[in-house]
Amino acid sequence: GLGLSFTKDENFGEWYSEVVVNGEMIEYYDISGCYILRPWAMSIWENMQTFFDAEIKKMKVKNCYFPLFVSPGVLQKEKDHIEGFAPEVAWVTKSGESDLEVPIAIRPTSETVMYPYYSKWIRGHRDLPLKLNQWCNVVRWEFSNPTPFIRSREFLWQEGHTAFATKEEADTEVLQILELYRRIYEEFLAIPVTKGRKSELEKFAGGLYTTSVEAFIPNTGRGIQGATSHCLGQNFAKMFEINFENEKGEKSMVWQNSWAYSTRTIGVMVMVHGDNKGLVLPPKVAALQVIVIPVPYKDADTQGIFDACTATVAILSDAGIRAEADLRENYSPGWKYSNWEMKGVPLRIEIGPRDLANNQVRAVRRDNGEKIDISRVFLVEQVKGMLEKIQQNLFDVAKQKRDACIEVVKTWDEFIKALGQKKLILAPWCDEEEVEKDVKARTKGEMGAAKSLCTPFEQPELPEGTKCFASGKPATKWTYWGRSY
Ligand SMILES: O=C(C[C@H]1NCCC[C@H]1O)Cn1cnc2c(c1=O)CCCC2
Ligand SMILES: [Mg+2]
Repeated sequence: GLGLSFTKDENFGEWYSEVVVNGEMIEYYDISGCYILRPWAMSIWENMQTFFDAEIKKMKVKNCYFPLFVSPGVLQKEKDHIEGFAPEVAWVTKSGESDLEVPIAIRPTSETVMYPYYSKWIRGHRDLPLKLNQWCNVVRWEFSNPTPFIRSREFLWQEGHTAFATKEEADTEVLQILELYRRIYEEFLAIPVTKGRKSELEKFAGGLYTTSVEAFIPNTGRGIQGATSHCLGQNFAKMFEINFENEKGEKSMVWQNSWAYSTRTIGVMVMVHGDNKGLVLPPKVAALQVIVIPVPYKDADTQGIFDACTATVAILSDAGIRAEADLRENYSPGWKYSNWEMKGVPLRIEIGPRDLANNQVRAVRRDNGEKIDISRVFLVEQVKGMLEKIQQNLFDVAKQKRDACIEVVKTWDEFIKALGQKKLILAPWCDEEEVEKDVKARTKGEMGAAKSLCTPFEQPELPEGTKCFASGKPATKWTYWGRSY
C-alpha cells in the first residue's frame, strides 16, 4: 500500500531510506554509495542555492568552474591535509583499453586544484581580495555506512575559496559566511543549529581554525556538522606560494578562507521534520507549497469543482505561491491525500460541493494536521499566513525537541550516562587535545565514539574552579560533545 512499513521511532534507518524513496527524492543507484537526486530533491537544492548564490554575490564573490581532475603532484603537496584522507581519493587510471601514463585524481575538494592558479593570478595587493566560489560535485570514496544525502561517494556542494591581504578581513568573512549557513538551516530548512568553533583535533587539518553550524538528530542522538567555514591562515599560501606585494612593497603571503555546504542539508531536513506519513517540507524550500485536490461527490457539479481548483491554483500562483492541482481522474481524493502527505507538501486545499456552495476551501496543514475553512475572499492572505505559521512551527517544534536533548554534565559518570541516553552533551573542558583523544578512546564501540562537536560562541557562565569533565583539570570552556554522523 501507500503507507510506510517502518516508523521513525522504531526503525529510524529503514524509515529514512523508505521516506526519501517513497517521497520521490532519491532513487537508489547500482553503484554503492551513489544516489539519483530526483526533481523533488533537486528543487530543494535549487531553492537554497537561489538564496545563497544571491547572498555571496552581494559579498562580491564570483562563481567559476575548475576541472574535476587533479594532477597527482599537487594533491600530495599538502601532506597533513591529505594524509588523513588518502583512501577516500578516487583515481582515474585508464581511458578505454589503455592505462593512463599517470593516474589522475577526482577532486574530493578543490584547494589543490585552485591554489596553483591563485598563486599565478595574485601578484600585487590590487589583485586582492580574490573571492571565488564554485557549485559542483565532489567525490570521496567513503567506506562507512552510506546514507542518502548524509554520506555518499559523490555529492553536490558549493565551495568558496577566498584570499585577503589581512587576517582581519579573513576572520570577518568566516563569520559572515557562517551566518549565511545559519540562515540556510534556521530560516529555510527550519532546523536549529549551533554556531561554534571546532577543536584542534576535529578542525580541517590544513587550516588555521574551523567554525561550523552543528545540528542534532534527536531520534539517533547524533550530532551532525551542517556546514563549515574555515580560516586557512597562511598555510596554503605558504604551500602554494600565494604571495603579493603589499602597499609598502614588501612581499607577503595572503590570508585565506574556504567554506562549504552540501546536499547533506537535505538529509538533515528529512531526518528532523519527517514523520510516519512521510516527508514534511518547510514551505520556504518546498517545490510545491500547496496542492489543491477536488473532492467530487456523486454528480454534484463536478465541473464546477474542477474549475474552482484550477482558479484557486491560478490565484495562488499569481501571488507567488507554488501551487498545483491534482486533477487526475483515476485516483481517489483519499489516495491523493496520502500521496501528497508522503511527499511532504506543506498545505493541502480540498474543494468539495459544500466548499463550492459556501465560496470557501478547506485547508489542511501537513505539519500538525489542522483543518481550517478559508473564505475564497481572503484566500491569498490566509494561505500565505498559514505557510508562514507552518514554517515557524516546524522550527519551534524542532528547537524544542533539540533543546530537550541537551544535557549539561560536570563529571565523567554523568557524561557516560547522558551518552547512553542519546543526549547532546554540554560539558566543561580543559581544551587539551590529549584529553579529547582519550574521550574518543574511552567511548569507542559499535555505536561509534563520542567526539567534540563544537565550542559554541555563546558560552554559558564558567564558575571559577570548574573542573574538566574528562580530565579533572581546570576547565577553560563549555563544549558540545556527542556521537555524530
Ligand atoms: O574539504 C575540506 C576542507 C574545505 N574544502 C573546501 C570547502 C570547505 C572545506 O570543506 C576538508 N577535506 C575533507 N575531506 C577530504 C579532503 C579534505 O580536504 C581531502 C582528501 C579527501 C577527503
Ligand atoms: Mg570525510
